[in-house]
Amino acid sequence: MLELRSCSNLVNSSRRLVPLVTYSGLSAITLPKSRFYSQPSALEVQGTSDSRSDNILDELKQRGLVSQVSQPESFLRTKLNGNDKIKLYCGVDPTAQSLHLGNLVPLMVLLHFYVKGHDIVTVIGGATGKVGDPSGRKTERDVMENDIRQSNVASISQQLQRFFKNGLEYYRNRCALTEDVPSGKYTPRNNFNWWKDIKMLDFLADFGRHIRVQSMLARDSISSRLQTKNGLGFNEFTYQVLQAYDFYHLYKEENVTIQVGGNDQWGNITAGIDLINRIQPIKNKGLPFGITVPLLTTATGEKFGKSAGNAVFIDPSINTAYDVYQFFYNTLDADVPKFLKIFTFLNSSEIKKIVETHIKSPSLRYGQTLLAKEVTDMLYGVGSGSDSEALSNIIFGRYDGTLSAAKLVDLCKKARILQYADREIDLIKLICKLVNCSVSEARRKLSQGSVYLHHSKSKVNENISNLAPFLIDDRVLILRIGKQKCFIIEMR
Ligand SMILES: Nc1ncnc2c1ncn2[C@@H]1O[C@H](COP(=O)(O)OP(=O)(O)OP(=O)(O)O)[C@@H](O)[C@H]1O
Ligand SMILES: N[C@@H](Cc1ccc(O)cc1)C(=O)O
Repeated sequence: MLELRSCSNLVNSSRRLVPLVTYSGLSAITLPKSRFYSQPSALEVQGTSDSRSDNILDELKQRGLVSQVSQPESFLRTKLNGNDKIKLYCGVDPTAQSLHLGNLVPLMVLLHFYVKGHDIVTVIGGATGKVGDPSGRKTERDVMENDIRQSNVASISQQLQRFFKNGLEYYRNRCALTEDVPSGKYTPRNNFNWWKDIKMLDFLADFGRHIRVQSMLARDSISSRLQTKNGLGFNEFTYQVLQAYDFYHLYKEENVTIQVGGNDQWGNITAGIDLINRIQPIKNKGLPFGITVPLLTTATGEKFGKSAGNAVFIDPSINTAYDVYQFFYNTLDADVPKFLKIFTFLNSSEIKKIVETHIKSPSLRYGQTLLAKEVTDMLYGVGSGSDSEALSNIIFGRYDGTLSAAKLVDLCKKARILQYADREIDLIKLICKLVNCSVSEARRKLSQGSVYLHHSKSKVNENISNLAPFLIDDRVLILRIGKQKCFIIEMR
């Protein structure tokens, strides 16, 4: 069954089971009742460069993907304007089974560099995940069992790989006609691999004096927690040292010169820059830089992520392409231009045209449809966007009858919503089975006129023992109960 307003997926995040997708209440962008449209300003839609060879930093800024850049920015610009390949990294801690849409914001920055030929590194925090980043948190994290963390490391590593593979394919598909630039190299790393060999005494002797306690205490993540009753543990206090050393290590060993992260990572990123700058012998590699992205927040201003329990996870075993399509399809009108810039590779004139068409008739959801299709293609592979659109059209009653039963079965299987029933079943028994209700309840639904069959939405008021005339290609039945429920059933 596809309960249009309910939430079904759960994930184990730090040993808590939290709901993943509630189409009705997941965030500000999914509440149809409070939808409104504010016309985007000219600035909002100008943005993204058409030529793609323009300064990448400006393009990222125009897309709303830059919050802070470490100084001196003019040096960073010179570096980016040169012909040399640049190597950048972004880290993720394995605090859940899956990446979520908030994590994708800094990863989109990496993807922009990657498709333009720069090298990128991702760090999964096999070591840092044991300690717990206090950034942006009001309270200490729950302890995570080793085996859960290791399993999270494995699944997030796969998701990262998939993100860059699908992202590159999506970019090439979208831009193949206009340019043919080879991508950079993608290197996945796990910081446990260098931390496991570091001895505490050696670390303190070699690096201790380069890490200044005043600066550590001044960082927001620490100072804000010191003002709370419980303060924070030494583990959380030292977290910034671990991330600082990661940057130093990658700078020294792999020539990584830019770290990217969400704005809550500013303190940790600058801790790394400070450490590298204090260690003289490697300065010949050029200055290290940091770029942060704005945090994607809900309408109430909460960071969209695991800690707030409102994350939309992108692991296909948790959310299907159709789930993610549906999430973006429910974007608030006012967020459409913003999300098109952040989460797609559409250029400024394409976005401008989409928005202009959209505002003529917002209720048609033209902007949301394109946004949902693009993002789904990027995350789940080219083609999954149109497949999800086709399925959404069926479920929301816009099906024109052109899809074969075989294609319908395939789409519904991928979306994990296909139901099965015996061909001999009568309608009342089928309703009881699908909505888990009594015979009298099923009869009531029929007599109230809330049951519809077939894509032509034929209303039925009484039991039907032979459902064959309503089947598509003598195989698939579409059954609706009221406005909220739609079932697609393969009759066997
Ligand atoms: N809502 C968001 N908007 C932009 N960036 C985000 C968002 N959520 C996370 N990030 C960024 O993604 C990267 C990885 O974050 P992390 O793995 O800690 O996820 P998280 O959701 O922030 O986790 P937690 O809530 O447990 O702190 C960091 O750079 C972080 O700043
Ligand atoms: N501290 C980052 C994850 C991270 C881990 C290691 C790094 O080297 C960089 C970033 C976060 O919690 O979001």
